[in-house]
Amino acid sequence: MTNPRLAARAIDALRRGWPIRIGTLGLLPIETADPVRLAAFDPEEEAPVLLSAGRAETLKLANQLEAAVPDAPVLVDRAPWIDFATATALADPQLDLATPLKGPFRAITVIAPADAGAALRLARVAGMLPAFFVRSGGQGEVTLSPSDIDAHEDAIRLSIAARARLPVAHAEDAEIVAFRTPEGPGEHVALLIGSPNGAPPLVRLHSECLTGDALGSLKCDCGPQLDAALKAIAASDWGILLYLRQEGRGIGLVNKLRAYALQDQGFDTVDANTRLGFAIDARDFGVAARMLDLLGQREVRLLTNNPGKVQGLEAHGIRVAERVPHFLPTNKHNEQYLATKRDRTGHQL
Ligand SMILES: Nc1nc2c(ncn2[C@@H]2O[C@H](COP(=O)(O)OP(=O)(O)OP(=O)(O)O)[C@@H](O)[C@H]2O)c(=O)[nH]1
Ligand SMILES: [Zn+2]
Repeated sequence: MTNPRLAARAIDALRRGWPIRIGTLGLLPIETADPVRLAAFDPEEEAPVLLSAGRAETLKLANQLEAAVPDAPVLVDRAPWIDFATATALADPQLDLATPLKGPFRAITVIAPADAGAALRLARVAGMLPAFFVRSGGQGEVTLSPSDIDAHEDAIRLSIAARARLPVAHAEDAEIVAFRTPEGPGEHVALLIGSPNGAPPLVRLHSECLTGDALGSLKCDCGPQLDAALKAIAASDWGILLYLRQEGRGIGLVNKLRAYALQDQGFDTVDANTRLGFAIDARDFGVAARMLDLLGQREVRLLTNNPGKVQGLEAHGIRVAERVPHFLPTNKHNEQYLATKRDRTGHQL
């Protein structure tokens, strides 16, 4: 029996810096714990450090083990000089320039790799750095299994929570619909513009970008894209803008800002995500498909340059009758970002 509630409780524990237990592994999250909690969790000072493959690669640890599997979790032996501060530096690549890591660090065989991989997945879902102290048989606030985490991720129990008229600058007759899921705190929103006319609506999937949407960031194209999408939908007969709470391509605001800090050091948007231990794009477009479904729309014209969004919707049963390009002029701050999307993530720009 799997229980998605356990994953929800484990995410809460991780964000509070409490240890959890997955299968046979006790796990203390490095980002939110502190030296006192580490001493309570691991009085013998023996617990090794669990890292993502992306992070281990930067630390030149990924190839130390024979038959290293790409994306497999990596365990770092607990040498005597690995105190809490060193473990934090191991976990967080932002500190690499300020605190060059001395080492030597040694990768050891991962105990219970399936449980270890599940721990890294859960940290990512919690919007945290994927890094833990690990003890075999350790205690935790919550005990769960990898399949509880999968069940939590699979359950898109989305429902419409509220709807109201919302006049906006580009369309005075718009209607807003809010959606909720018990699985996540993010409340997704749809803005419906114009009246259904039997043809597929012009649809834009907009992923939340606090910096671009609210603060006018020039590092990306989100703000102008949002505005232009609303304008284009208002100019078409009818359409829908989905505002998805998938900040930072699904890694969360704090991790996106960590990626920005790495970009300040010269890494591009793809490498920054990978170095932090995240997927290049962690979004699940099944949520968007389910929202369209609840709005009674199974076929759309999609405003996007990203073929991944087309595939993401189609994989979840929404037909994309047409892809409508959505390109905005660049500025000197986002030129490189957009070039990276074109060259490395298959965007059709
Ligand atoms: N992780 C990360 N997320 C970023 C970065 N820059 C922007 N984002 C996020 O990327 C998302 C915006 O992507 P979209 O506008 O949907 O762009 P897209 O997937 O390239 O597709 P289209 O614009 O539809 O062509 C938002 O959630 C932003 O917060 C970055 O450097 N790193
Ligand atoms: Zn943005």
